[in-house]
Amino acid sequence: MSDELLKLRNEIDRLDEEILARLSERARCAQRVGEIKRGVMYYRPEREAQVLRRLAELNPGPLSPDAVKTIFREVMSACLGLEQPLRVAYLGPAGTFSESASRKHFGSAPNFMAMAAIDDVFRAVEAGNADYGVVPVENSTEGAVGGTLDLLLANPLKVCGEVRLRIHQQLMSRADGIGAARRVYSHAQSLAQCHEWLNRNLPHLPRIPVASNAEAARMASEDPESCAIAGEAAAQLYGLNILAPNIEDDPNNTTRFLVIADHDAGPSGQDRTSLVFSAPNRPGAIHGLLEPMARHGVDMTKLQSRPARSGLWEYVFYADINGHRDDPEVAAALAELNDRAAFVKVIGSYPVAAI
Ligand SMILES: O=C(O)C(=O)C[C@]1(C(=O)O)C=C[C@@H](O)C=C1
Repeated sequence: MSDELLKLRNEIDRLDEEILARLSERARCAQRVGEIKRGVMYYRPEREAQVLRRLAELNPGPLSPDAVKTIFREVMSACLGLEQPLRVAYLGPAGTFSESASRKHFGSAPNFMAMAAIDDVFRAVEAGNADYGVVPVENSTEGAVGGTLDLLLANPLKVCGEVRLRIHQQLMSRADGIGAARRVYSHAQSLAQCHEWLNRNLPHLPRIPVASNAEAARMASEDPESCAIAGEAAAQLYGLNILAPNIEDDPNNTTRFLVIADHDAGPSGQDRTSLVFSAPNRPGAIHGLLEPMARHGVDMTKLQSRPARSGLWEYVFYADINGHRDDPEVAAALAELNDRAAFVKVIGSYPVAAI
C-alpha cells in the first residue's frame, strides 16, 4: 500500500471515531428530549423537516444535498428509535413502492407492518395497532388513488406528512438474460407505465397483471421463464437479477404518499394543508368558495373533484394549499371557506416533503 493511501485511511479512521463520538452525544440529547416529552408524540415531523432543510442549506459539499439528507434521515430515525420504537403500517406486501416510501420518510428504525389493502392501513392506525400509516394518494401519470381519497373523507385520521417517490421500474428475473422469458408479471399500473418499452423490446411476451409488483417478483422468483416488473427493493427481497433498469416510459414518474396518524403536524415554515369540502349545486358556487383563498394570497396546489357518496351528481372537492392551518392568511381563508361551504374538513397540515 502506498504511503499516501495509508495516510488517508488513517485520517478516515480518525474522522470516523470523531463522527461516532458526536453521534453518540447527539443520541444522548435525543434520549433526554424523549424524557421531557414523556409519552406524548415523540415523532415530530415539523422538527425533522427543519433539521433536514437546515443541514442541506449548510452543506459545504462535496456530498450532494440529497446525500446529506439521506444520512441525517437515518441519524434521526435511530435517535427517535431510542425515544420510542415506531410502528408504521404501509400498503404491502414487502418490497412494494409503498414500503420504499415508508423507509424514505421514516428511515430504517421503525417496525414496518405490511397491510393487505389501503383500508387496512387506516384501520391499523385508528385501532392503535400502528402509530403511523403510509398510503399512496396520487401518481404523476395515473392520477389520484380514489380509495385513499374516500378514506380520508370518511375517517377521523389526520395527515401529518407527505412523501414523494420517483418510481423506477425494473425488469427482473431469476435468469441471467431475457432469452428464456415466456411472460411478464406486474401490477396493471406498472404494466401501463412501461407499455411503450414493452412494445419496443418484448412485443411477443404476454403481460399478466397481478395484485402487486412485489407479488409479481415473488412469482418470478419461482419460475426462471417468468419476468417481473417491480422496484429495486423487490428484486433485492426475492434475489432476482435486474435485466433492464428504469424501463418506465416517463422518466419523471413520481408517486405521492401521505402519512396518516391521529394528529397532524406543527408548523415547520414550509407546509401544506389538505382539505376536502363540498359545494352547493348552483352556478358559480365553486368560484365563491375559492375566492377567499385568492384574496388572502393562499396558493392552491391541487383541486380535484370526486363524486360524493351521498347522492347522484353531487361532488366533493379535495384541495391542497400552501401554508399551515395556523398561518394567519391560511386561517383567515379557511374561516371564510367554513362560512360559505356546506361542509369543510381540514385533513391536516404537514411539512412539504423535505427529502
Ligand atoms: O427534537 C425532538 O423533538 C427530538 O425528539 C429529536 C429528533 C432528532 O433526532 O433530531 C428525533 C425525533 C423527532 O421526530 C424529531 C427530532
